[in-house]
Amino acid sequence: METIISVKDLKKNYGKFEAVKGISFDVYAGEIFGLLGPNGAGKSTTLEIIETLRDKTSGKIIVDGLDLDKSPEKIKKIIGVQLQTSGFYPGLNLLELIDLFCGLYNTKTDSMQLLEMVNLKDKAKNKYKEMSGGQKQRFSIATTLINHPRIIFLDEPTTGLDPQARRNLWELIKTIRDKGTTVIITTHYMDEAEQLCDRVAIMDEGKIIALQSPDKLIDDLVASGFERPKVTKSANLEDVFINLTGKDFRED
Ligand SMILES: Nc1ncnc2c1ncn2[C@@H]1O[C@H](COP(=O)(O)OP(=O)(O)OP(=O)(O)O)[C@@H](O)[C@H]1O
Repeated sequence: METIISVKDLKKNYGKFEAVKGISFDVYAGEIFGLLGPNGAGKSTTLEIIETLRDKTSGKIIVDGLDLDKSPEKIKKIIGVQLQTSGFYPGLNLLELIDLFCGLYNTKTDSMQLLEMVNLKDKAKNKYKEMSGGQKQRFSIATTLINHPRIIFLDEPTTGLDPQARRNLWELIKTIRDKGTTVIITTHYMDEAEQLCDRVAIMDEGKIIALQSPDKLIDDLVASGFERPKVTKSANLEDVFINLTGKDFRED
């Protein structure tokens, strides 16, 4: 297993407050790695440090063999970071926005192929503000791929989407992983982490308290004698919703 990100004893203080308290973990090349935890656990702080967007207090970080202290500019070139959807010019169409990003990254891309991957080819000439929430999210994920990165960072990519749009996005993220890009994702949805992530790190109060595959974490909990309160129904309301409105891709 090739390690593509190595974090050792990372600490981040905001004044006297210790937001990240000496965490260590490795991310493997080609996996979807989830960072989970309650609000304020230190997830965004950790990601922003790895993304070279925030200074650390101490610790060592290597990204694809590059030392963050020595080569932040080189690291920027091999990563893709998802912008919040509010960060796009609303009046430009999707092709114009992709051109703009290509200019920023000083690179070229096949815009239509990129839009096809995220199922937005039909919307190429539509303005950004004319997209639905799910379409905006898909487009913002597409923009992380413009500089052909080795690693992409997605911060709560499915927040606010309906169940079908979320499932579409999961498929998209798996496709990106299957094409060889490493994906780091934060989410508050445990079903999403279970479906999507090869491994998850659970953070709480600035520390990593568990790091494993979702399957292994669940098996360990069951082995410890944990029992869920009795399940009385073998489907839930989301199953009803998906069953009624269809599982297939549709315009979200
Ligand atoms: N610029 C800052 N100055 C001071 N404190 C900060 C700053 N940014 C974050 N913090 C604090 O650091 C802690 C960790 O914040 P962080 O945003 O990393 O958490 P998070 O796990 O991403 O939370 P969420 O799930 O809410 O996004 C919080 O207590 C937060 O208030």
